[in-house]
Amino acid sequence: MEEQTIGYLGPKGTFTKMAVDALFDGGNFISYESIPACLDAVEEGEITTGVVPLENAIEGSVHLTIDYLVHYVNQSIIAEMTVPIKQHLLVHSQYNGEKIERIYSHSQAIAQCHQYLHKNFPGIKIEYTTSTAKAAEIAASSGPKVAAIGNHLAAERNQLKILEDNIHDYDNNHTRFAVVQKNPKTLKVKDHPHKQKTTVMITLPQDYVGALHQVLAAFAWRKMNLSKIESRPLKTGLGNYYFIIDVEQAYDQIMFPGVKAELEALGCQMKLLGTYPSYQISLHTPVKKA
Ligand SMILES: O=C(O)C(=O)C[C@]1(C(=O)O)C=C[C@@H](O)C=C1
Repeated sequence: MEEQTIGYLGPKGTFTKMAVDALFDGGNFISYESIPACLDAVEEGEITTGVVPLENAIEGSVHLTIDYLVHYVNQSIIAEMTVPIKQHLLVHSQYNGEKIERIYSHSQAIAQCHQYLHKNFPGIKIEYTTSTAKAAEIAASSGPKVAAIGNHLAAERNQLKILEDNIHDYDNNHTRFAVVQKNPKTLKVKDHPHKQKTTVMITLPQDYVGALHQVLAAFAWRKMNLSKIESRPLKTGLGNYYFIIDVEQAYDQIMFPGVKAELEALGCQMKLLGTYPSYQISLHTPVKKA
């Protein structure tokens, strides 16, 4: 088997890289500075595989990923992994009780710690970065009055201290990551899948009474369990949406074509975004507080 080349939302020290290290059994890993840059690299054949965040238990979908997969590239989700997320407040190694004036992090991480920030740093200046690891790099080069929100790996890589650990607002914080490819190839992974899933995108012809009900009924009477449904703007005008539906089973030749035909008879379109194994990763995250 040729060596797998895996692109991920970097730099090293992101949660995405932690997820990649936990799942893949070797390979050539390439860091990208943003989700679109990683997905573009897959599209252009620079790498075979991309790994990007898809959904968080506290903040919900990573819309940039979903919209990019739907509107800008033609790729399939070929695996997903769910990873525990522990956010820490990271400060400079020289920190000695100074008043923190600015906090950097990725928008998903800031949102996961919203209450914590509101209570402990009311009115603080928040700066958004392309990743939590990028925020850690900035904190390391900025001095003791600047903090970052990120993980223990980013702290270690940038010689930051963990001033406060587990600052996310709710326990059981997890993020789902999508593994995507343009031309599906086998992956070399360390783990066994927990279950199989399928993701489809559905568009309705126009807004009419009971349209969504009819779509859901096509799955329900076939006893196909859905684990997620989300509407996103089609970007063609207010009130126009598409739906992303996750089904808790692998694609099969009977049920899914049946659903598709039923939906098409109603004037809807169904597009397969991927049918894939779902991995649940448990990361060992040792925390050394300052
Ligand atoms: O910034 C990172 O470390 C990422 O890997 C991105 C990301 C995300 O976009 O959801 C991944 C996991 C966490 O939910 C926070 C940030």
